[in-house]
Amino acid sequence: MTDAVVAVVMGSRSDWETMSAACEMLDTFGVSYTVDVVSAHRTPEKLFSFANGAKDNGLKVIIAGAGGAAHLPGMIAASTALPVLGVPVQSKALNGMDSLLSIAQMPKGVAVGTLAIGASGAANAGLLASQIIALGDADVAAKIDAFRQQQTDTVLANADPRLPA
Ligand SMILES: Nc1c(C(=O)O)ncn1[C@@H]1O[C@H](COP(=O)(O)O)[C@@H](O)[C@H]1O
Repeated sequence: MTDAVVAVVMGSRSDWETMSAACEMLDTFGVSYTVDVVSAHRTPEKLFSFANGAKDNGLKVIIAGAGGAAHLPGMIAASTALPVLGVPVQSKALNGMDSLLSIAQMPKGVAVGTLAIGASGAANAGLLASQIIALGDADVAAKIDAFRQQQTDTVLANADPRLPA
């Protein structure tokens, strides 16, 4: 059992450059999380023990990032009823289209919420996970409201692109 309510997992250490954007977003909203490398392909037993125990360990949302033949998010979703947010990491060979399609095209009956390819998808996974946590956490909800308001204010205050922002 940990205090963390979100797990951020990824198929390889090489995904950290992308997946750190999810952690930055969780930090922004004060959401507690764990970080780990877990691979359906390379560490299948670790994957099943992580996913099978996730709910009992106090987790509420899992963010899973992987590139290429990205089976990690789907295999986690197959092993737990917790919501799984999948982040397609941008692969070198196919620019992340392989990651995107292998995460998004789940068969009916096992759901993965798929985000955009790369760091913006990872950041939005952190944001979406925080929004899910905010359903039962007023402090996180208030921080998300403030974030959105500040984002809107910044755009409105800098609406003339000819002027310096
Ligand atoms: N897609 C998966 C899985 C999986 O889905 O189980 N395990 C590792 N990988 C991915 O392989 C890519 C290359 O990994 P390396 O850089 O370690 O060779 C990474 O983007 C990782 O997510």
